Amino acid sequence: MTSTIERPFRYEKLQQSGKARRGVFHTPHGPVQTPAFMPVGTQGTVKGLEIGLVRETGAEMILGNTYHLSLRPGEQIVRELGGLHEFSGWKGPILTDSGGFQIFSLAQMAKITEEGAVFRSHIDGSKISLSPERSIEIQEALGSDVAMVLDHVVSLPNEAKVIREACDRSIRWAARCQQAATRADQAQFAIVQGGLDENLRVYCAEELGELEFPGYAIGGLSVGEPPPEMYRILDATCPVLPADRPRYLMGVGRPEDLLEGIRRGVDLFDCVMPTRNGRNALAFTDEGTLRLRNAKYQTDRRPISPTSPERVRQHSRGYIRHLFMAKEMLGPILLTLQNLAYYQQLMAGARQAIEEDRFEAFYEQKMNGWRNGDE
Ligand SMILES: Cc1cccc2c(=O)nc(N)[nH]c12
Repeated sequence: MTSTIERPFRYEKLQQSGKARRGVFHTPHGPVQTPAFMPVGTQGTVKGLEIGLVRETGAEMILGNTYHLSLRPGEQIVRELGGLHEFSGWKGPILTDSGGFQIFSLAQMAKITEEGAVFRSHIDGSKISLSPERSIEIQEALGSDVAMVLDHVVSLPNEAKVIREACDRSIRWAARCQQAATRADQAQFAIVQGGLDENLRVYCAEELGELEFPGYAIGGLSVGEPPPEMYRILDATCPVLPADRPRYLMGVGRPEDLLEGIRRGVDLFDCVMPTRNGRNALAFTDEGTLRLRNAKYQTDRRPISPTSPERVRQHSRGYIRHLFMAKEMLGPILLTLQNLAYYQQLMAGARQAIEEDRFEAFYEQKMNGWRNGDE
């Protein structure tokens, strides 16, 4: 058995139920039980929650972001403050995205060349350039455990030629990221692109597989395509990815998308949905979503759900509705807690169902609850 020093990153598959995998992803900051959901902590904080509360929801790994943290406060300041773990207080594994998605979604007037991307900061309009090498330099200064390679994300739908060129560039950039690595305690995950073209996705996954990354992400989805299209791409891509490496579906998704992803062999997920919707008065439960500003909850004395975390379950729906109507800070905090805990409970249930080889039954039970629940 090789020590964790020689192989600080290792994915161990424990059980399978159909294509659903139960595993453990070992990192220098501890193991991650998979399938796992990673809360998004873009600017070094999961919005609205003190970091101990994030841990209390059951999360084992969180996200940070290269684009945001390099613009503010700057990766050298984060490094001088001890790196992202000490900076944020999160002691477990941290994954940082490379900035590839933010160039496409946030930056202004981005120009992409083979060298990298040049764009204007969305904060102060200053000119920024981000190359594969620069992205890795930032992520190594941040000190995350997993660094995503810089990829060229294009909007969908798009011309086949544009998608193909961005996919080929992403493969070349992934190799450049690998060459730029200097830290043995940071793993890089490659990102499969290729739009909604199954053949291009398979080609991209095979090319990146040749480069032997410690983990593989499926990117370029959850960018507006219909869910069945995303599932079709997963059906084509997952089987081609190395079976002994973690598979991470970026930016996904709703609770049903997580189960559909797990059914197809995905191990890791991240999404702003539970936190962003929590701040906007939407609660995820086994009976579907509750929009707490709805007048029907005004005198509803029930908790959000019987399985809500105690800090949330102690309050009525009517009280939480009041908090949102009064624009009190506690409203977004309570529903962020509710939604992150719900996503973690869903992952824990999925892990147990895979262990007991009954994932399909678990999937059907959850889908029925969400379909038939009282909104
Ligand atoms: C955060 C995110 C969501 C969704 C897709 C992507 C992607 O394709 N590439 C990167 N680097 N990040 C993504």
